[in-house]
Amino acid sequence: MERRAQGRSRMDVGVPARRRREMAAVTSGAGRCRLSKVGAGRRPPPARVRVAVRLRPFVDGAAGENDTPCVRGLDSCSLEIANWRNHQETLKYQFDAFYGERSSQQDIYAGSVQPILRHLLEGQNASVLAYGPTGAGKTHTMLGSPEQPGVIPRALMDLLQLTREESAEGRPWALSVTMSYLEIYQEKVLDLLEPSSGDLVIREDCRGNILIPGLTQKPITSFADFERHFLPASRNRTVGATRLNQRSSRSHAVLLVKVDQRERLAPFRQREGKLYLIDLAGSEDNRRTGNKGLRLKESGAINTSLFVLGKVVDALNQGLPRVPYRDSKLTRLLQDSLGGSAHSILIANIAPERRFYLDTVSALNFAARSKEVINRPFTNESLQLHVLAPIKLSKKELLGPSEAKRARGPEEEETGSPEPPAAPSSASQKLSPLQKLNSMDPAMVERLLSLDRLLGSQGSQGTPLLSTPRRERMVLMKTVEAKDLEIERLKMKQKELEAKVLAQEAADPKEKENYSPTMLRPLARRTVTVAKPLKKAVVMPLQLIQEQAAYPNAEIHILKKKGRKRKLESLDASELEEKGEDCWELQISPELLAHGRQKILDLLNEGSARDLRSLQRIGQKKAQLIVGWRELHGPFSQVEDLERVEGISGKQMESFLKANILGLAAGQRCGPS
Ligand SMILES: Nc1ncnc2c1ncn2[C@@H]1O[C@H](COP(=O)(O)OP(=O)(O)OP(=O)(O)O)[C@@H](O)[C@H]1O
Repeated sequence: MERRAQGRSRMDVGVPARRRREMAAVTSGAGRCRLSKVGAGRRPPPARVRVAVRLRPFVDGAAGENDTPCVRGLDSCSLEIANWRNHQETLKYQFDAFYGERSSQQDIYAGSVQPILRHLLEGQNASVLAYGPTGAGKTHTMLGSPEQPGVIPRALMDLLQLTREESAEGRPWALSVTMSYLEIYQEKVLDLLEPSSGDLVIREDCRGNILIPGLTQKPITSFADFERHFLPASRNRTVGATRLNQRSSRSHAVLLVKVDQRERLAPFRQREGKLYLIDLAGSEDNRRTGNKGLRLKESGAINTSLFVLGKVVDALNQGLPRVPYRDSKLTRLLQDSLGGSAHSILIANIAPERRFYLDTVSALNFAARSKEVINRPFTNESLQLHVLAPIKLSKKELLGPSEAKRARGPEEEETGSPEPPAAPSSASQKLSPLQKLNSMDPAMVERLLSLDRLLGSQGSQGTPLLSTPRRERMVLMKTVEAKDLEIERLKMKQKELEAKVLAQEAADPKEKENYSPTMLRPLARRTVTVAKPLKKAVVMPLQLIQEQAAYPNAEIHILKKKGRKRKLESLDASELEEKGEDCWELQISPELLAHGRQKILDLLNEGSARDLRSLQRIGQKKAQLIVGWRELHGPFSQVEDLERVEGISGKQMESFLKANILGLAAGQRCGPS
């Protein structure tokens, strides 16, 4: 009894016994865990990530005749963009909020950011992410200028004011605010307040809170305090960007503001609310770089983290059981602030200029994926004919403005284009005509097509992506269906080939050595009889030996050969030079190889980054590159496609194949049935 009383902490005083038991249960086995989330043991329902889109104005002077916008707002939640495939339609999107080119910094802040700040004082987390191509206005939205301060200064001012009020004398809680500032560059977490710290690790405590041990935290009590730390750190980042060329647009800048609350009286509870304010890396870098070496690696990292971010948001909004937070540093960092009980807003920044068209479509699709999608068939709302033209039509075939005018009804002639009934201030201006897209660069068309393919492949997973017109969606679905059929056909063909191999082997076992079916081309080059020195065996001989012992009838034969290794035509020169050692001879049936390949292919196409890491020669980075590539290009059709992944060479692909194929084949063929 006495011991128990001694064991009671200061926090237990005055707490009813039942409550104490609950607290003990929560903290048992993890003494360092805080009590602030007592009662949060139940998994909170996933919160929907809210998505706002902000269209910036033309920035280099007034829009001239050749500078009509590609995109325009319809009302406070929706917008439309010229459809490059069909000049009679526009693509319409609906979001939680749409801010047109005349919207002010205050509109965005008051409409989408300010409402979530109060949750920080309730001990909840929040995040604001600015997404979009370089030059579309992310930094303007987040930082702004002294004349037009953006989300960050406004949020900081309000938050500091709120905490001062809440922690005034006589109020039940004492509040304190700290700030940290970091960037994620090439999957490295770098402290901008203490740049010499190097790559920091992200950890999760026993309650699911995400921590970065070693990250500088500066206490701030006033806005002047904040500026004192933030401004030099921002300059620090900019200097880095100049020196390293494009670095700033290739890193995610993350400002973390923590609000700590301590109850002044019993039961002396504590709360912590975290706010992430993030200026993401420019999304257009993904496919336009054409870079090599370091730049290629950077691009891969940005690709991966933005795709993972999209997937995380997607999973949260669809209520999927698995949210792939761990697949990138950015999402790992945001794990406790994106989804769960957190409040998150993604602000997709877009630009009106034609040269941004592709990036705008891409950003809108990303944003559309990031919200509950409203698939509203688009009927009777075609764009005036002169606005868009099919890419292949000659100028002669295009309708001129006068015909287009005639094609519009008399009502529209008056106003220029249909105006929504309840347009808010941000979109209340008359709708301007949209940009003609009649002479598009073939490279852009190619990229748009690949974007479509990407949408098609994602659509096949049951994720409706954007509120495209019905016809557009049907085309996408048909593409997906055709792809599925093609995959089925290939699978059947592969089975037929495998059966043929087996039949051939049964008929004439000698034939086996010479058989080299097309499906197995890369490995067949090495023939079915592969000699390897024991030390260099990359096919996990131990595993195979064990499996062989357990399943003597399995089709893997491991024979220890005495004497010097004989020369094999089919081996690499380096391997040919291996001499003077006892070696293992592995005799593997083509059927097994085919099975191994299929298993690898399945993993490549369906495995998460974590699954992929379970493969030999695949670490965190390669796993993410593979996932990113798959997202971008759709499923791998053969394992050799790995070579096409940025950062994986042909040699690495071959070594990966060698290292995994037999292990996987053996796992499948020799495992207990
Ligand atoms: N809503 C806006 N109103 C007026 N000017 C804007 C607006 N949005 C952006 N701009 C201007 O457009 C230019 C590009 O914007 P900004 O630098 O914010 O783009 P960004 O997306 O952050 O680009 P990066 O990825 O390169 O940092 C700047 O000159 C900025 O002042």
